[in-house]
Amino acid sequence: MFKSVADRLGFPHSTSNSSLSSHPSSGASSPTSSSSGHHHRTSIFSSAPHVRSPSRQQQQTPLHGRTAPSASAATNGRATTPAGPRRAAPSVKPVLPPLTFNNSRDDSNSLYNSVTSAGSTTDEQQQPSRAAENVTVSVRVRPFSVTELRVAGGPAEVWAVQEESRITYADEYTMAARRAAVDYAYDHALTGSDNELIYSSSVKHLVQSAMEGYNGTVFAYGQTSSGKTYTMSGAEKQPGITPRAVDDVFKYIRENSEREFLLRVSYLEIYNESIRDLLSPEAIDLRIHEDKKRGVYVSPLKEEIVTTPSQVMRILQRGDQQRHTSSTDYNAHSSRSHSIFQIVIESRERAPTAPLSPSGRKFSLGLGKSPSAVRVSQLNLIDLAGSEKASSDADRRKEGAFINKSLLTLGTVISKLTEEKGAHIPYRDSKLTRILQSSLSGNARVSVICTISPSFMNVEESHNTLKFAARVKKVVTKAHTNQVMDDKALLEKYRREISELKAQLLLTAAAGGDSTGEERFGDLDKEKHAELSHLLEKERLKHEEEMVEMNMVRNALKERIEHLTKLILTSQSINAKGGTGPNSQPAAMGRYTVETTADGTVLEFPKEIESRLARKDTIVRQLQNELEDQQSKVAMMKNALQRTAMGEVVDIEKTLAKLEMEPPRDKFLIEKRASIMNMNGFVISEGTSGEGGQLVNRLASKKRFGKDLSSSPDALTGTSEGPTQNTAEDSDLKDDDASILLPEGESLAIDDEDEDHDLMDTPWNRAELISLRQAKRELEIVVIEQEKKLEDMVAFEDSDEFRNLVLELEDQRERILVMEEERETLKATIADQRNTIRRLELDHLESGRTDSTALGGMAAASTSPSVGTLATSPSSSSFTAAMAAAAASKIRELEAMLQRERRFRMEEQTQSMTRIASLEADLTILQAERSVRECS
Ligand SMILES: Nc1ncnc2c1ncn2[C@@H]1O[C@H](COP(=O)(O)OP(=O)(O)OP(=O)(O)O)[C@@H](O)[C@H]1O
Repeated sequence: MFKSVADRLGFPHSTSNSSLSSHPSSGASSPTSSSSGHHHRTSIFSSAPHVRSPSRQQQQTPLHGRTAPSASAATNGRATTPAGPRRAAPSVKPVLPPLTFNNSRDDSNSLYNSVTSAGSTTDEQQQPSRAAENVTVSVRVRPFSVTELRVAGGPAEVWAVQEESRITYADEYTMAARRAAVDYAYDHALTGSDNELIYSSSVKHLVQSAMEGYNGTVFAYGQTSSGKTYTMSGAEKQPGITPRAVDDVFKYIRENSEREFLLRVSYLEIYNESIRDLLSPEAIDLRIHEDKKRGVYVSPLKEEIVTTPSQVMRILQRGDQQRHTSSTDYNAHSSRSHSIFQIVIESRERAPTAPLSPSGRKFSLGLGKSPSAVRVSQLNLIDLAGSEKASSDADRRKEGAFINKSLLTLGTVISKLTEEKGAHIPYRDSKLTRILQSSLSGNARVSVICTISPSFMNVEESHNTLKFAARVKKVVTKAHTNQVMDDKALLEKYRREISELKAQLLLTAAAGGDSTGEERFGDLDKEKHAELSHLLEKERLKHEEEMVEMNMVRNALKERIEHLTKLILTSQSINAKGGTGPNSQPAAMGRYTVETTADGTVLEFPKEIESRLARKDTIVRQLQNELEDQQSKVAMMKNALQRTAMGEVVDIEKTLAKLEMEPPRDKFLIEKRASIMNMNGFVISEGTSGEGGQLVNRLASKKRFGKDLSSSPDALTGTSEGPTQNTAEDSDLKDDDASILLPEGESLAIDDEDEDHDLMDTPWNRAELISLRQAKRELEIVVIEQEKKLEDMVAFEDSDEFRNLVLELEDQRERILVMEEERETLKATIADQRNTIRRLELDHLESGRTDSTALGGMAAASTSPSVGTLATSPSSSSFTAAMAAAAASKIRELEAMLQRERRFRMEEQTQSMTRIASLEADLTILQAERSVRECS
């Protein structure tokens, strides 16, 4: 029955209504080529017994490449293949030798080619195949790099692109370098940075035919730094071939409503001759296998089923992050490995509308129209590592040796493929050629983009690349669609499973409708009836339980059907998902991975993946809860601290106690809190329990450094502009207040960026750590300033200025001593004078009494006893009065002198005391600083 399948399939590339413009196929099938039958001789399938001439549809396929009818075109069956290198003779193209393909056709190289699960075969001969065609070769000359522009003698162009298909030396260069002219012709030759141009000219047609069931391989080849990765991956504003191909794949599905698709992607690299799965980096040194059905394949290789372009792009990014790249002498981001991104496309004609189930729902039991075969094709997008000269770095040199060796093998394989029949093709000499074996040996359409530098510095390497490009151009392939009918095609497997599940679902629905009617017991007598009613009740309960179970099964079946259906893409499902743009949303179904085992069986991991995802979800939920928990506690504490900082009386003690009650996982939080408080100048008085346990807003750091890190609430959130100044009130704080200090190692957590990683798990922690680091930095600045001052003072101590000061101080001290002696002497003199005066007064009184007795008691008339006394004795009074006046004036004079002397001494003493006080203060400071220095 499957004989008719291929017929029914027809020739899809010609019937497609895709918007992907079917690119003119290089040398594909001009009427001349098809009729000549020459491809029998040149193609790898030349030995195959039943190779048919290209079909009518193929004959209608437009030609690919530039049409330049030539002798070679006529001979080798391709109308368009431009020649390889042509030496300075643009007008006379050398006749290409007939393209002989030596590797006789080997079924083992074709993928999924002939087996059906029903045991029927869909013979390859019955499958549509393209006419033999040459590899599409494009050469891209990139713009000058900054380094190349700077080089002396630059930037004269070496290469000139002629008619968008030929590369010659630029005239200037030919003259300057006195080189013989060269002229290479390819399918396309381009310059500039426009990736759309290279994609639409060289790759778009391959993507289209991959969607139609033909394998396609695109690779970028060229010297290091010539622009391979730029061409394949692109830049932000210039998406490369890979993203453009991905977009077109989905666009094709959207626009082709008559088929359904299943896409899976894999990404691997060959690094130092070892194969690594970039989507499962722990899997290294993957093996290459080969079997008749699958051809050459890598195993175990993870393949992810994809449903949107953005999902594919994320996978690509994930893989790119794993890829080996390094900075080399020639390229800051040099790819050190060959990478192969593969999209496997399964497609099948869509099933006819399913019949309706009894419930009115559509279902398909697979009993309707026979399912058509599934076409399976691969699209390989390959970014090769670049050939390079010796590198200065040993590791890069080793990588370079592997790269150069594998590229050399690629060159040899290509050469042998175009040599005479029967030659041994050394595919196995490198992993790269072994993996490319299926494509290069025939069953793929191949497009090679060779990239070259425009600079004279790389002229030899560029020349080698151009020669390689010319050789590749001669390789002929003949792709055919690959069809499978068994479970090797996931599409078939899933469709079959969906049908079975739907059938099961239908059965469960039917079973659910069963009734356990009482009427069955209608004829029985009453006793029996009661007994049976009881049994019936039990039965009913059992039935209800079964119904619940059944419903669960039904739900599980529905979910699985829904899930599998989502994996199968149709134009409707893609449109429903919101298009194929970069922002289109992936189906909410997580990753769905399959893996090909060594024997070629495709293994699924949905259950494992789902349970892993479920486990992850649980962990994520737990972590989220914990995080919310911690955040709310931290917020509570922060709030309390801020309120305290703003002077409010808050019962922090209770808050702390509440937090302390928490399980040990909150130890971190508590420690953190202590550290925050400490860093911000908060301390808790010793004995945190009872009344003694009041949290005091202590500005300890301020006391030491004159800064207040906590007074601003922002200090806690890391938004503080800086510390504020002390208030007078704060200065009353006592040094001897006990404090809870930073827990051991806490400072490490703030210092050590590595240790911070696990603390950085919440936005708040991050902000908090930033604020703590900021505070710490400020403290460090203060300490540095203090140390600087200390150093200055130590230097000052050793200076002459300091020594003079000390001498002056000693001088002052001596002078003070002298002055004190003088003062004492003066005091003694004054005391003597006073005594003398008192004696004189006594004498005077004595003499006055004697005179008055002698004069007969003359009455004193004066107010002053002495004067009065003197006045009453006019005979002797003149002498006595003169004596008294002299004594009095002498006394007054002495007293005035004493006053003056006292004032003068007082002033001098005050000055000296001030000076001494200042010098003593200086000295005390210096001594204190010296002792601090000695201690430290
Ligand atoms: N056509 C181009 N237009 C603009 N810039 C380009 C072009 N081709 C390459 N470049 C720039 O040149 C540099 C080297 O390119 P790229 O990394 O693609 O080289 P490569 O051939 O992949 O090198 P390697 O083999 O070392 O990986 C990059 O900075 C890239 O952006």
